[in-house]
Amino acid sequence: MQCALYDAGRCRSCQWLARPVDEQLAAKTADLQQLMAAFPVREWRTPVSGPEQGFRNKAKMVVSGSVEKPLLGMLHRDGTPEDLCDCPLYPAAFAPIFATLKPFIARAGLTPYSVARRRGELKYLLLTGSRLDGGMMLRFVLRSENKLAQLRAALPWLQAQLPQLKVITANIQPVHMAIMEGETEIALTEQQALAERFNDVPLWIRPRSFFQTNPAVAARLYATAREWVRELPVRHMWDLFCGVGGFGLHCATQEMRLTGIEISPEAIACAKQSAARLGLTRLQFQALDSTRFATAQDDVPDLVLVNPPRRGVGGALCDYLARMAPRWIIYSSCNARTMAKDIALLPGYRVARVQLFDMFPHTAHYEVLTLLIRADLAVDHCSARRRDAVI
Ligand SMILES: C[S@@+](CC[C@H](N)C(=O)[O-])C[C@H]1O[C@@H](n2cnc3c(N)ncnc32)[C@H](O)[C@@H]1O
Ligand code: SF4
Repeated sequence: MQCALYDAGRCRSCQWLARPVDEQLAAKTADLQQLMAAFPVREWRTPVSGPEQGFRNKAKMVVSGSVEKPLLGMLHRDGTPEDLCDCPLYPAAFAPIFATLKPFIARAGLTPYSVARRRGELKYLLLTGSRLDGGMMLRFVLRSENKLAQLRAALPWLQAQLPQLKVITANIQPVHMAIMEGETEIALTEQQALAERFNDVPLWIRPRSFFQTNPAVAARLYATAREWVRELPVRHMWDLFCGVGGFGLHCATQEMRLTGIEISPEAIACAKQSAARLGLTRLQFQALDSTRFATAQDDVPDLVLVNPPRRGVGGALCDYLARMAPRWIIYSSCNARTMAKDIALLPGYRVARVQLFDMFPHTAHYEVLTLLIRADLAVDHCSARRRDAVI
């Protein structure tokens, strides 16, 4: 992929940009194989990749420069601003939004925040797009509520220019640190969740909920998890670290009991909205810590799906899973290092299947989906496979 900003040395966020994508994929596969070397893998599935460019549904723009001439992008280590509106990772639909936001910042008098001088109001612009209908969510991250009235007064102009902005909010982040978001989110539109759809599953995106940033590959990831679950006699499953419910909502059937657990109440609100839309009544979602939830249960489901943040599942939850021994575990990870550490804490399981999803092209990162089978069943499955080729 060509990126003029990379070529000019103005942005090097994509460390692997100079390598062809097939070479990137080979290097990621080799990394994953090396991390999984301690565990015999019964089946390596072909890696899944998506488009090379225009694949990101989210832009996190640092606002700098002046109110008349704002820059949207990032700050270099020495504090120099860089405008990244032409970053080729964003879909074409983002360009008119950035182009309209620049004069809007002047109209609304939203002075960009200066890190060096600790002055100004507008810190970040966070834009998320939906593939469903081109709708978008825009969040203004402000230092305080001082300019909120000005922002509200100027907003009708922006909405007239950009009717695709369905959800608009102000997030208040008073702390002088690199933290992107504060605790207070103020809705500026009636609509507060952005509608998305992956495969045939309705999903919702709210301001303070995690949502996958590469929709093409994430849709394949969820569909693959669904295929794997549907091949097994699963009547009861958990979706831990469920976010807005992508995995659980794909895997659930009318008959299956499914509990989704996630720490963010906003994400849980999205997941519940989707479940209601699908008419799935045996599905429940709760805003809780995954380890706390799991370790308080005596009853273990047939299958536990986990999709933790980069730090992994951790010792306490692995110990619980090792002790309670569900028949199957599906582990979706954006950090194969921590996943391998967690698998080492599950000696009673065999690795049945591994598949790499190239969710973060042009970087060393990738997503991986792993199916673990309890060792006693893995033996049964092996003999069954010889008999009738099941799994
Ligand atoms: C990698 S994201 C996956 C989200 C979701 N499975 C998806 O596909 O979008 C990890 C999620 O774990 C949540 N999380 C972080 N710590 C948690 C905890 N202790 N208990 C439950 N969820 C947690 C985050 O809010 C985030 O939504
Ligand atoms: S993040 Fe965008 S601008 Fe920066 S190197 Fe990657 S493609 Fe280029």
